[in-house]
Parts: sequence; structure tokens; C-alpha cells
Amino acid sequence: MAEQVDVVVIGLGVGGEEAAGRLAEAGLSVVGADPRLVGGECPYWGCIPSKMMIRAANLIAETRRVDGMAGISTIEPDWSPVAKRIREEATDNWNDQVAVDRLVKKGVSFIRERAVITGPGRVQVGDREYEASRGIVVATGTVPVIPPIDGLAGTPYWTNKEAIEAETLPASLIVLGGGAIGLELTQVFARFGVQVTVVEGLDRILAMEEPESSDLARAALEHDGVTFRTGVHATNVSHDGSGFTLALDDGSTVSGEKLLVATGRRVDTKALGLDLVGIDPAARSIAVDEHVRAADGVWAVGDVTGVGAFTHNAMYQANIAVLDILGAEDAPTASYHAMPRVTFTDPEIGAVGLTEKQARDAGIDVRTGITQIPAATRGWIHKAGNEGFIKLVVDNDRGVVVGATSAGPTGGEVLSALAVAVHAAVPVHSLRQMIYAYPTFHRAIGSAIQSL
Ligand SMILES: Cc1cc2nc3c(=O)[nH]c(=O)nc-3n(C[C@H](O)[C@H](O)[C@H](O)COP(=O)(O)OP(=O)(O)OC[C@H]3O[C@@H](n4cnc5c(N)ncnc54)[C@H](O)[C@@H]3O)c2cc1C
Ligand SMILES: NC(=O)c1ccc[n+]([C@@H]2O[C@H](COP(=O)([O-])OP(=O)(O)OC[C@H]3O[C@@H](n4cnc5c(N)ncnc54)[C@H](O)[C@@H]3O)[C@@H](O)[C@H]2O)c1
Repeated sequence: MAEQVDVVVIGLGVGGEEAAGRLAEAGLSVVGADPRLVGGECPYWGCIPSKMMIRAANLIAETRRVDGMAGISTIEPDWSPVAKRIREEATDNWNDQVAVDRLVKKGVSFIRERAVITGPGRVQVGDREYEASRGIVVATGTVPVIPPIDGLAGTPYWTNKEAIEAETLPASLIVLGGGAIGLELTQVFARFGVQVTVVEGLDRILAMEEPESSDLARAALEHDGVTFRTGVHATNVSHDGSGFTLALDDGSTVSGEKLLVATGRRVDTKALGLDLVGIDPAARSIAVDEHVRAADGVWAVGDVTGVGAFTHNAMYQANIAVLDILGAEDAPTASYHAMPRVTFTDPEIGAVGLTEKQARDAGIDVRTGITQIPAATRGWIHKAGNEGFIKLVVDNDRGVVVGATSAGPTGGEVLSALAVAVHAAVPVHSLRQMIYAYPTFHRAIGSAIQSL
């Protein structure tokens, strides 16, 4: 006999935790199911521990910049305080009791089990079945893509999980995939003395961003001692007990003590019962409308929607789902035209909205402007580690910025002004008249506008 509840939330990562907690606080009876840790990827194997690692690696880099500017510095990098901080401060040694208690205090019935949809409004969680009168929220996130390369499956390769959990560092590391995960972790490990080789199948790293961003990231990481192999694919992987060898399709090989696979993420919804509610279980992601509805009585939020694999997107969509489920009069609708993203390399590479190519492909009459951070007063003052640029992509017909990149020291913070401009479609002539404080990094936005 199915138990009656208002809502079942499947998956309690960032998106599901937010949706379940808010719905319970609003007075609904909510069951939240997750076989793993409440909070999901971001606090335990993603954003938070990786940014702690980046903070430590950036301290090393800043210390190395002292020479010639503030004296002489020496530094002996040591991974142990980083591994300790990740255990003690970030993840409670991968224990989610605090998060579980917080969720239960909000009124959510938490079950540490995998959930499966068994029909419209019906969900099986472990050995219990629920009938959800108000709806089901699917927030099951993604899992790492493991490419079908000969030999790889049988080897002890790392994904982000093992990389974040590392207590000691290898002497050398091969990173397969030059996207956000690969590059952030590459720079961390390189700054701690690991010999890193990045193997990227496309002809440039960070390929979803502007070509200028790819060039900047590559130059910065090469400065950290990283070797890049772009435009090549691994055809075979072998592990001899002490290290990995990748055979590449140009006939060469790459060797390293460890191998990190960072070749993207995929949804894992095949066994979720989605077909029973009219959703294609084999699709690359769960398609959602502007209320993040996926089917009658089903909402989907976060990475599983394929809109943008970012914590801020999971939170954004969770809010939309919550207000729609509650029938709020002024429930917002989703708009992704100003999706911000920051790759937390040093220099940070922030971007919002469309790249120049995406804008041209969309048929927009594009004008671009670019300014270099070292040429801006603050960049010149900053000197060591000042590399970066601001690039604007303007829709000529509408006279608004539809995309922007802010790369450099605090590039992710400088992005905020550009995100407002794209989000609110602030006219370019208005941005041109603004006063930009002197001598800030964000004042370079004014120079980029002048260069249009
Ligand atoms: C190394 C790394 C660094 C990152 N850094 C950033 C960053 O700096 N900024 C940023 O915005 N994003 C970052 N991300 C991405 C961010 O972690 C994700 O976008 C975010 O976690 C997505 O949240 P989610 O709720 O959609 O899914 P997840 O956090 O993946 O949670 C999904 C949950 O669903 C559960 N689940 C799956 N199937 C079932 C089922 N059948 N029943 C019950 N539960 C199920 C899983 O166990 C999991 O706990 C990073 C990711 C990684 C890997
Ligand atoms: N700072 C952040 O916000 C942050 C940080 C980390 C991750 N994330 C999120 O996590 C998602 C996943 O990150 P990711 O870096 O794994 O994926 P990604 O899609 O960003 O990059 C994967 C890279 O691997 C390459 N690749 C794929 N198959 C390959 C193969 N067989 N050989 C060589 N290269 C191959 C791709 O061309 C691509 O460049 C990102 O899209 C991002 O949304 C965000």
C-alpha cells in the first residue's frame, strides 16, 4: 500500500536539497531520497573542496610572485594541510550528518536509498512506495563520462572523486580532458610540484569558451610547468602496477603515475522509470519548460536538465520548481540568456551569455570589443600575475551586450557587472556613460566598451 505524501524529491544534491527543504518549510509533506551524501557532488567532491585546493595552490603562486616585487620568498609546498582541511572543514571526512540534520529539521523525511519512479505520481524508495499528490522532483545530477578507450576500464584511474580525496600527490599525472574540472585540478597539482600532462581531444582547451580564454589558460598553465597535448585521442590505456601509459592516435605515448579522467559528465537516468511518466530515459538530459516541468506532475532541476552543470543553476531551477509546485502567484520563469560561469584557474576565467561564435551562429549582427588587463592601470600596478582581458559581444541591432568574458585576477568577481549588463540588457550607450572606479580591475569594462 503506497504512503500518501505531497512531494517526493529524488536526489539530494544541491538542487534536490534546496527544493526538498523549501517545500517542507512551506508546510508540504516531503520525502527526500538519496543513497549517497546529502548535498551531492558540490560540497563533497566538487566546488567546495576543489576551491579549497585552488586557494592553497594560489597562495603558492602568489608567494612565488614576491621576488622582484617585495623581497625574496622561498616556499616548500606541502599537500598535507590541504588534505587535512578538505577532511576536517569541507567534508567532515565525507560525513553528511550536519546536512541530514538540517534537512530533517526543516521537516523533510529523509531516506538514504535510491528512488525509482513506478508510475505517474508514484515512487519506490527502498522497500517503500509513495504516492506524491503534488509532484515528483528529479534532481539526480550527473556521473563522470568514462570514454570507451581500450584498456581504460580495468585500470585504477581517478575521477574527480579520487582527485579530491587524494592524501598524497603523485610525482606525475596525466589529465584526460581539458575542460573546467581538468584544468582547475591540473593547475592545483602542478603548483604542488606534480608533473602534469593534459591530453585534450579538441584542438584547444576550454573549448566551450572564447578562443582568447583557451590561449590565456594554456599560457598560464604552461607557466606552471604543465604540458599540453591537444587535438589527439588516446587509443589505448595500460597500467603496469606503478604507472599509466596512454597510446595516442598520432603514434606517440604519454606516461604518468596517475591518470585523471575529466572528459565531461553524463546523466544516469536509464533505470529511473522515466518512461512511465512519458520522459525519454535515453535522452542526453531531461528537457524542461520555463517552469522546469518535465512532464505532468514531474519537475527536474540541476545538472540532470542539461542546461548548465553549475551549482548556481541547480539552485536557480530549484527555486523555480518550488514556487511552481506551491502555486505561487508570481512564480518566476526560467531564462538562461545570462548564465554565468567561472573557471577558477589563475587567472580566473569568468564568462556570461553567448560567446562570439555562439552569437554569430545565432544570426546576430555581432560587434566585439576587447581590452587587455595588463594595459589597464590596475593591471599595470598589479604586475606579476596580471594576465587577462575583458571581451564584449554586442548585438548591434539591439545595442546590448549579449555575452562577455572577464579573465584575470578576480576575473570571476569582475564578471558580476557584466552579468548584470547581459541579464538586464543594459544598453551599451548607458554602459558607456557609467563611472567606473579608479583604479579597479572592473574599470577595464569601460575600456572594453570604448574599444567597441
Ligand atoms: C570537481 C568539480 C568542481 C566543480 N566546481 C564547481 C564550481 O566551482 N561552481 C559550480 O557552480 N559548479 C561546480 N561544479 C558542478 C556542481 O558540482 C554541480 O553542478 C552540482 O553539484 C549539481 O547539483 P545537482 O543537485 O544537480 O546534482 P548532484 O550534486 O550531482 O546531486 C545529485 C544527487 O542525486 C543522487 N541520485 C542519483 N540517482 C538517484 C536515485 N535514483 N535516487 C536517489 N538519489 C539519486 C546522487 O547520489 C547525488 O547525491 C563542480 C563539479 C565538479 C565535479
Ligand atoms: N568552476 C566551475 O563552475 C566548474 C568546475 C568544474 C566543473 N564544472 C562543471 O562540471 C562539468 C564537467 O566538467 P568536465 O571538465 O568534466 O567537462 P567539460 O565538458 O567541461 O570538459 C571535458 C573536456 O574533455 C574533452 N574530452 C572528451 N572526451 C575526450 C577524450 N576521449 N580524450 C580527450 N579529451 C576528451 C572534451 O573535448 C572537453 O574539452 C562542466 O561542464 C562544468 O559545468 C564547473
